[in-house]
Amino acid sequence: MIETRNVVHRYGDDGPPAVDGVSLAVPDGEFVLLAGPNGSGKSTLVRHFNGLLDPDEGEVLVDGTPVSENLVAARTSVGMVFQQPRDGFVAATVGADVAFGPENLGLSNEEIDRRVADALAAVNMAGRRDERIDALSGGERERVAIAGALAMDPDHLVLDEPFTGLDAPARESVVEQLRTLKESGTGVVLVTHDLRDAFDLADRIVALADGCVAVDAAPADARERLPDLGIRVPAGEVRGER
Ligand SMILES: Nc1ncnc2c1ncn2[C@@H]1O[C@H](COP(=O)(O)OP(=O)(O)OP(=O)(O)O)[C@@H](O)[C@H]1O
Repeated sequence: MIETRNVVHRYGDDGPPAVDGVSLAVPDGEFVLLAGPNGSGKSTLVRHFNGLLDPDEGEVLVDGTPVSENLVAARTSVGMVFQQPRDGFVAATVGADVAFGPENLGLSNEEIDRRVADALAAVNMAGRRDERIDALSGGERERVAIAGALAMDPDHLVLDEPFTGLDAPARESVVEQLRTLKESGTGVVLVTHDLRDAFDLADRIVALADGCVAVDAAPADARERLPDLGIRVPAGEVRGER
């Protein structure tokens, strides 16, 4: 469970806060779409979920423990995949990059090996450990970034705009990985300004506006209110809708 309590975050002394009093509880296994226009505070908010940013006011708890008290536990429970993962790789090859996180947990070599193999299999990259990351397509890099987070065996995976710069087949491939993750019980928080890719996977939609929660509802209920915030929703039937 990720819980934010009245979280406020300011980047400077001037202007309104980037996140302005957000209280949210995300249970294990829930698939949340976090939407909102550019600059509404989505990235800033999720960076609090595992202590990449500290709140100026309020607090963040993971499994009931304040993140500030146990950063390692928060980062083990909440995996992050960032926008444009090409900047986020730490090693030259697929296998070395995915192994980096588990190595830092001090696991045995057998366990690291098992986790790397499982994580790569989960994103359809089995057998590609020795390939160079700089030779991969954008979609493949995204999948390696997801595998790197999965190798930490997180309860929640947070992805910040993972579709940016991907073509349609790559987007579909990433959506399929997210579907598999959801089915395996991993919670997903997907940050996006365009809901069309994953609307039918969501259990819940949270939309931010000016750093505040403007909508927090099931997809069918959220659907009508999102266009007012400048958020595009997919045309047609939505799961749970009549
Ligand atoms: N490192 C930073 N320094 C100063 N201001 C920042 C910084 N990062 C974000 N901001 C500002 O905080 C506000 C919220 O930004 P944030 O990136 O969290 O929004 P977002 O909803 O994720 O936007 P986007 O969809 O464009 O990524 C914006 O006004 C942004 O300009």
